[in-house]
Amino acid sequence: MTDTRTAPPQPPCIAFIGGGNMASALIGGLLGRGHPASQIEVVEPWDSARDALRQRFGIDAQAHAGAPLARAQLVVWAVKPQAFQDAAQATAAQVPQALHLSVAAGIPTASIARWLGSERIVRAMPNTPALVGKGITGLFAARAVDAQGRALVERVIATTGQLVWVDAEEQLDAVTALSGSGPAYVFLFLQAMQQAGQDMGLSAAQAYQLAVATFQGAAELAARSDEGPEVLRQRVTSKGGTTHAAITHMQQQRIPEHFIAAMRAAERRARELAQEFGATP
Ligand SMILES: NC(=O)C1=CN([C@@H]2O[C@H](COP(=O)(O)OP(=O)(O)OC[C@H]3O[C@@H](n4cnc5c(N)ncnc54)[C@H](O)[C@@H]3O)[C@@H](O)[C@H]2O)C=CC1
Ligand SMILES: O=C(O)[C@@H]1CCC=N1
Repeated sequence: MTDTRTAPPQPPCIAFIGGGNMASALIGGLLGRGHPASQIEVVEPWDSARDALRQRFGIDAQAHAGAPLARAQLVVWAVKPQAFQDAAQATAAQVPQALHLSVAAGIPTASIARWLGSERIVRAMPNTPALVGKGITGLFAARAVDAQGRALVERVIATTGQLVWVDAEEQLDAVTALSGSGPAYVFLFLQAMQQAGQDMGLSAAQAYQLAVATFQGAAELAARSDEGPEVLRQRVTSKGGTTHAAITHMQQQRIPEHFIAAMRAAERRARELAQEFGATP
């Protein structure tokens, strides 16, 4: 009797250029969803970073871009913006057929296309909660990317949390200022809340646990609620009570306005990065 069964299709080979934080978050997510380590290639020049990838994921990263990259269907660019152009020039010849996914802040698709000689580019702005599968990523696809290409990107990014497509590339600067940098704003608030808790007589550990759980709980409540943040805030705020005292102080100090201005500074910086590291030929 002949065996008519066909082997299941091999998952695509995904190459990572840069094996640091963001690459690790994505690799961890992929492996966690059953993507075989044999279908992942990594180029990472730092010995210590390569050792970390071997210990954590059992992946042998290469120090330089070489022939093994030719089998990659998707290349994930996870280098710092200032390293992108050099990395692209060292790699482009090995990956002429691949779809490209860049997580680098600020670097426009036009620059990436120039450096790689390909228009098949998706830009992503993830955030560090991707490390624990709770990230959110903004995505923008250049015109040359078809539905199949988008689906492949979604499959990779979904291993790290939620995703949102934007229609205009400039909107990625807003995503960067909001959710890309956003975890740092939350950590700043956590520090301030912990400090205040200690000043009021709690231990550092107690204050930190209370602050972290408050962020987690409030975010979960907002995510599950049909009400907007204004109503949720009013529900905490008794007339003449403690929350009212705190919120009044924040409003008098114009903290919401300052916070918005800070985020606009992040957006401006994303645009500057494009000028500084993306504009060169
Ligand atoms: N950390 C964050 O919160 C976020 C970072 N990003 C973006 O992700 C990108 C990577 O950031 P991280 O992973 O945090 O940085 P990282 O510093 O942890 O990783 C970058 C890695 O690239 C390697 N590298 C440098 N030159 C290279 C080259 N020529 N070829 C191959 N690899 C090279 C470095 O050795 C390093 O291990 C950046 O462009 C950043 O803008 C995006 C969203 C959030
Ligand atoms: O600070 C940065 O430039 C990167 C982009 C978003 C988070 N980290």
